[in-house]
Order: sequence, then structure tokens, then C-alpha cells
Amino acid sequence: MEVATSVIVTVTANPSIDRTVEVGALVRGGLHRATAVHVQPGGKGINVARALVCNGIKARAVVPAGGAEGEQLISLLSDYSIDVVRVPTLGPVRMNVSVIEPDATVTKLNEPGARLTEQECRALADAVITASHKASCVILAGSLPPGVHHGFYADLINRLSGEDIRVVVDTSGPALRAAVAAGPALIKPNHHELEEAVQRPLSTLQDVIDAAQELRAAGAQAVLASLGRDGAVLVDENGTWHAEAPVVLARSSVGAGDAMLAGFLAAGGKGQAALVSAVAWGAAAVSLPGSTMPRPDDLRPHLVEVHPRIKAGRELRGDN
Ligand SMILES: Nc1ncnc2c1ncn2[C@@H]1O[C@H](COP(=O)(O)OP(=O)(O)OP(=O)(O)O)[C@@H](O)[C@H]1O
Ligand SMILES: O=P(O)(O)OC[C@@]1(O)O[C@H](CO)[C@@H](O)[C@@H]1O
Repeated sequence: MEVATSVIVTVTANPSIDRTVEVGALVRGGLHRATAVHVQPGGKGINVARALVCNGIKARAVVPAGGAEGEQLISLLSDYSIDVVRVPTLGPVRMNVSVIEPDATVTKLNEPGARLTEQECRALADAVITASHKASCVILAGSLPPGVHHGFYADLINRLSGEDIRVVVDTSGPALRAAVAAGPALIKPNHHELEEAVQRPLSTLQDVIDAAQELRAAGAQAVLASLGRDGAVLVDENGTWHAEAPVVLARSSVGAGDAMLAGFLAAGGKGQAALVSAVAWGAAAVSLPGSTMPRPDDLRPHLVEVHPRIKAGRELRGDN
């Protein structure tokens, strides 16, 4: 199915304003003077939409937003050519803070987000269905705020199942497990989310592949696992691939997984070529400040290596 030509819809149930603060070495209990601050629209689906439009691909973002922070989020989003579908809420949009040290270690402080009322949950779900009309692909991404039951994404997958739409899920915990059972076209866990989903540590590439196969058996049609500087593994009905970019000097990994997912969808959302694009977009994102999404000039797909034979026993280095 062609993914990149018609609109891609992203859903961010729990959006944020992301403040990335660069400091010297972090000392618990200490005072830190920031050397740089970046304020950007955040939440995983919003980041995917930003990455897509930065590369000339049409994206529509469904965003529940309330309070003064909601106004600020919508205003920050106006810098991008995203078709924003705002669902008004009473509670304010959360603020998530990332603290980055000179060696690019990220310490992330994510708020839970304001509680959505039952009526707001229904309005959000209905807005997603309306926004998805004639879309090629819908991405359900990020955590669920208080008040939203963990089957929210699973319910949306079921409601969209009669349409010719690929539903992609990037979430964690019980919401991910429920979504997998509903049979999404693709899930994009990172290393930690994959471990949580199969409830065991995964230390080698083979462990990752086995976990991905387990989630396929549980309902996910394909699994794109992002593995930080170890690149990414794709497992689908046609096979298993591992690809990686040369390790870049990371500046900020915030949103790298979202850029990676956007790169996968931008290149058709299937198979080896899409995996190469995904890894190139992820590697480009980590070299940029805050959660800045890569643009065409930042991308180096020709440097991505797809290993013809997967080194199954290879130990994962972890992180970025
Ligand atoms: N140091 C690095 N060098 C090269 N590529 C990297 C590096 N770190 C990450 N990447 C690329 O970025 C992709 C996404 O990284 P990661 O697995 O950390 O995502 P994530 O944990 O989902 O991120 P987030 O949740 O912040 O969006 C990786 O699959 C890889 O392709
Ligand atoms: O709390 P969640 O919804 O799991 O993740 C939210 C978040 O950490 O994800 C994005 C990076 O992937 C950031 O823009 C945002 O702050």
C-alpha cells in the first residue's frame, strides 16, 4: 500500500510542551545553570507529524489541548505545515522537561497530563475517526493521560478495521499490550518497551527478534524495534532485518524514535528500504538539539548498513 502519497494522521492522546534544558554534569540536589533551552511542541504523534512535514509529506495531527499551555502548543504547531485537528479539553496540556548533559545523557521528567473527562475521551475518539477519513495510515502514539482507559488505542484499531487504513501504534505498558491484541499493522517499541511487553530482559539481537515474533503471534502484524545506537530491527511476514547507521555523536535523543517511525512511513512503511530510511531519520534526529526533526539535508541513508546476515548473538549496547 502507498503510504506516503495521501495524508498520514497522527494521534497524540497526551501531548506536551517539551522543554529541553542543556546543562553541565547533573548533580542530584544541585543548582544547574542552563547553557541552552529549547521549547518545542511534543508528544510522540506530534513529533512524527513534524518530521513528516519537514520532509514534504502531508500530515494531520489530532491533538487534545486545553488551558494556556494548550494555546501555546497550538501556537508552536503553527510553525509547521501540519493540519492540526484540535479537540478542546478543560485541563491544560502538560510540560515535559528533558535535561541534557554534555555527554548527551538525557534525564526526562514527564508529567502525567491532565485528566480527560468521559465526554472528552469520546470527543477525541470521534475526532480520530473523522480525521482518518481517506487517510492511508493512522499512528496512535504516546502515553494515555489519566481518565483514558488502557484499551483506548485498541478500541480505535477496532473502529478503523473496516477501512483501508494501516494503523500503527507506538505506546507502552498495558496500552501497548491491549493494542497488540487488536491487530495493528505495525508497532514501534523501543528496547525498554519491548522488554516490558514480553516481561523479560532482552540482551541480544536474537532476544529482540524472539520478543518481536511473540508480539506478532499476539496480534501485531509487524514490529519495528528501535534500539538506540544499535539501530533497528524489523520483523514482518516477509522476514527479519537489522540495520544501523554509523554511531553519531549524539546531541539529544529526544524524539529520535518518532523521527525513526516517520522515516519508515515516509519510505512506504514496509520492508528493507523503509527500514533504511527509518534508521537514517533516527540517526539524524539524535545529532540535532532538543527534539528537532531532521530535514532532507540532514539525512544520510547511504551510510545505513543492512546486515545481510543478522548476528543473532550480538549483545546490545543500549541507549544512545
Ligand atoms: N547514537 C546513535 N547513533 C546513531 N543512530 C542512533 C543513535 N541513537 C539512536 N539512533 C537511531 O535513532 C533510532 C531511535 O532511537 P531510540 O531507540 O533511542 O528511540 P526511542 O527510545 O523510541 O526514542 P524516543 O522515545 O525519545 O523518541 C534508533 O533506532 C537508531 O536508528
Ligand atoms: O509520556 P509519553 O507520552 O510516553 O512520551 C512523551 C514524550 O517523552 O515523547 C516524546 C519523545 O518521543 C516527547 O516529545 C514527549 O515529551
